[in-house]
Amino acid sequence: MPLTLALVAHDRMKPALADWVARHAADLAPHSMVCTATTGGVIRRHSPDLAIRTVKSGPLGGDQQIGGMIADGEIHALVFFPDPLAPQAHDVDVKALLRIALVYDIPAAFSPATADLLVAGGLLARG
Ligand SMILES: O=C(CO)COP(=O)(O)O
Repeated sequence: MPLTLALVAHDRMKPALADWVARHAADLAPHSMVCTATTGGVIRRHSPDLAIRTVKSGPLGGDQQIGGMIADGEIHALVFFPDPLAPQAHDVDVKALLRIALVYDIPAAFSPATADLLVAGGLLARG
């Protein structure tokens, strides 16, 4: 069964997430992807053949929407590249998204190196 992955990145990390998606595009293609709005726009520009849908931008509630989808069992894995060096106005939402991913123990990666390991570990082959 195809998975639904949530893909999210803060602004300075968006190129790294777009690069990760492009490198794994063939493995990601059979799965569904949901992104926060701005992240989704960047990924679409880099990988126009992938079908992704978007929710609101993170600071406007998108992180909470994705958290709600995780709580509802609609998201099977989270790839979220936060910016470790920039404060975020919506830091409470970021924390809540990380927390809810832990509560539901979905596979989650918060850096390109770990996201690569999720793929190497066979996450996408499960779909
Ligand atoms: O802010 C975000 C994650 O906390 C991501 O939101 P955008 O993809 O809209 O920039």
